Amino acid sequence: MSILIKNGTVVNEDGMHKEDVLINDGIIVAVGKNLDAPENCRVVDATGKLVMPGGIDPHTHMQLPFMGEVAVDDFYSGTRAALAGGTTMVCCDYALSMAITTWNDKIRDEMTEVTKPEYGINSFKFFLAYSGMFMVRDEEFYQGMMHCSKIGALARVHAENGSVIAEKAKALLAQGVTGPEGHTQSRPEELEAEATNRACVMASQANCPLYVVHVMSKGAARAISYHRSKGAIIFGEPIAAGLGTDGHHYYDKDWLHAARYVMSPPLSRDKSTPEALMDLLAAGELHLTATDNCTFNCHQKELGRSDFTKIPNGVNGVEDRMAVVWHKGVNAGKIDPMRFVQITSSTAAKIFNLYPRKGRIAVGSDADIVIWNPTDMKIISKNTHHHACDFNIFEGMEVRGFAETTISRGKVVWENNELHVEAGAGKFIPAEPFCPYVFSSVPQRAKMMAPRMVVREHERVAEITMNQEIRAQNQEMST
Ligand SMILES: NC(=O)NCCC(=O)O
Ligand SMILES: [Zn+2]
Ligand SMILES: [Zn+2]
Repeated sequence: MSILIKNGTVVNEDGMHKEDVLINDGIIVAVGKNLDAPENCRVVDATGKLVMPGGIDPHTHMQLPFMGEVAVDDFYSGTRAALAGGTTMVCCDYALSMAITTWNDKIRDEMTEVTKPEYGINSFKFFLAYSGMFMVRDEEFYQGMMHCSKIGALARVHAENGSVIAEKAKALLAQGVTGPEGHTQSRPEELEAEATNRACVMASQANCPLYVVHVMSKGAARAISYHRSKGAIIFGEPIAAGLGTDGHHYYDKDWLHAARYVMSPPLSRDKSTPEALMDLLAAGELHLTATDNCTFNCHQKELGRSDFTKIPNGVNGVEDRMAVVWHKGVNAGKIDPMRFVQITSSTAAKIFNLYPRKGRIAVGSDADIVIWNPTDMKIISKNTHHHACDFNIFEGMEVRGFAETTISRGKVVWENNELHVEAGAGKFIPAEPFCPYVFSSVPQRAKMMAPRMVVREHERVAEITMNQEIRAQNQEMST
């Protein structure tokens, strides 16, 4: 099946031009001016629209078993939602990242095993939060990153100080603060900044590239920026929730309203943070966007009615990320469409070693394309979204710009506000280790970090004496 997208503006991370795009059998076969439609080719008119690489959301949790519940967006509903929002990979096509929640020799060997081509995993995630669940100790994290560096895998980190959070949560409950406001009070922003700084220091010492997921505060972003300025290989990922809204919701009088926003790290209580995170994305101090999509329904959130530590953590985002980032970034005049492509698609493809197969409109790339309407408005709502979840944290947000048509590996899967998808059509895309975009300076850094030994006088004397004795013995043996 071939498709010709005509009259649009093709946007890549490094340029935008009025060009047509011809697709055949799931692959882009031509990009150029005034392309002719082959026989039996469907022509899609993109006049006034932008033709961009489909979004890549590198951080989602579909049907995650977590805090005694299972996230309600499964791989089917979650990827439907993604496609309706212009995201073509998480997901729809998907790659996997593996969480390391404890540490021993067996896990180290299994990490080596799953980076082989037949498993295709090239990143591992460590949690410095969720004490008693997923949290690893510093020495486990450090050893894990040493191993990541050896096998060419990217380390990812959820950076919050889990031990202090656990103590603060206990104290708040004892003082009678049981509602969702306790969630944010138990997790002050400096606990995210501290853990982010610690993670960056340890990654640098382990000579391991590090990807910090869900950067939610200015302090965490500053830590990343500081360590990058010192040459560490660090990537920072703000998410749609943190760019699109803030933590005032936790103090809402309506318990359920407040509980819907419970996620970790919490949304920032500083109202200027969403804009600041977008500014840092614009400046290149933060590098790409994701969502951490991990949805729980209202009745699941209710499980924490009398104890905020039991509210399942997580919010939506995979459907609305592209529109929220466009609205808060491009419409606000902070980023241009090319930077938009970079932070929603191409950089993720590069970091996870999928570029230019994914994340680019070019001959030979997979035909994962979003045709973007940059002029019309849309109101985000649970009534029209495609999540399995019964609320939306962006409810009522008016955005200008949205995915009008989504093409996933050459198939039109979203148009005229309708999905045309088939369960199981998503393809696993194995990700190779030792990604050049991430690992190229690691060997030289290793040389610079190699241990240096000072041979001192008495050791030289001992060495000479030993060599003389060996020579004498050899002589004796040969006579
Ligand atoms: N972020 C969150 O609250 N839930 C998903 C699990 C995680 O990534 O921490
Ligand atoms: Zn997390
Ligand atoms: Zn997550």
